[in-house]
Amino acid sequence: MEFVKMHGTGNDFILINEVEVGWQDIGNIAKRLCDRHFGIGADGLILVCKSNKFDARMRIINADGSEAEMCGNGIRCFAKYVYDRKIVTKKKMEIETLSGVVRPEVVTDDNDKVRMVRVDMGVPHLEPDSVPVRWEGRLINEPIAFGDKTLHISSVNTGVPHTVIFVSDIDSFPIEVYGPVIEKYNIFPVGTNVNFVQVMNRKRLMVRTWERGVGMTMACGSGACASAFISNVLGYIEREVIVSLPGGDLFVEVNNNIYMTGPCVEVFHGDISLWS
Ligand SMILES: N[C@H](CCC[C@H](N)C(=O)O)C(=O)O
Repeated sequence: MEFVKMHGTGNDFILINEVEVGWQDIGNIAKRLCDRHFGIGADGLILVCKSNKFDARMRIINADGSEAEMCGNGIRCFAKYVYDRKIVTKKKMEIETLSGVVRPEVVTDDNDKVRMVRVDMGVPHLEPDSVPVRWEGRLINEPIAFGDKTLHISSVNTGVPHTVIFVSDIDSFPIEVYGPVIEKYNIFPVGTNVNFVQVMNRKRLMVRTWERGVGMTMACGSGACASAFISNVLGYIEREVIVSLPGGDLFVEVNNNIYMTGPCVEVFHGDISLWS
């Protein structure tokens, strides 16, 4: 049974066509496959599934075995996988996810292979499902004390729940200290991804993300969109911005919908028929 290893700006995934597998305990299998010492190693497992209503369905399981609603870098890899294999022949696709229908548009090279994907990420929910009523659903630059440090946090859902925190020097900020604390903070009953953002100028952000169910990643696509959206709401940036991540750059357009454009790379493939 074939698997394919792909990445979008360094956020890496194992992709498997679900038609071929009948796995019951997908969370445990994802943990084993994503383990960087005893498995293939990845930030997540993506299952390519049939859809009754749309072109295909994507499931994303984090490295800790938790299933997420959507994945920005993952849907670019998914779009490349299904287009290059002619599972979907349209360049503008409709992909079913747990967060709803997501619309990637593939950009191909001279050999009709996908190199870039522009994703319509939909309308961000400023009243994120994951923030309890007492915050009236809206969290923008709310000062919250975490130990001896007060951080101003904003919360938004761009397919999955995100928290955005602006810092003055992203390279020196202790992300590994505050990331895991905020990920599971009690006002986020389903947890949250945590984005630390430095505004470089009105057209460029630097973002580092501590991802829910994964930890530090080289990039988070939905996090880049959340960071750009909150930055625009607060007037820090224009509507079009380059989001620089450790794994590469993404181009984000903040209109009524959010659009994210970025690369996707197929690294290698293999056979996991030995897996039970
Ligand atoms: N870990 C995330 C899912 C993957 C999102 C990220 N990899 C992206 O590119 O959007 C969560 O549990 O919400």
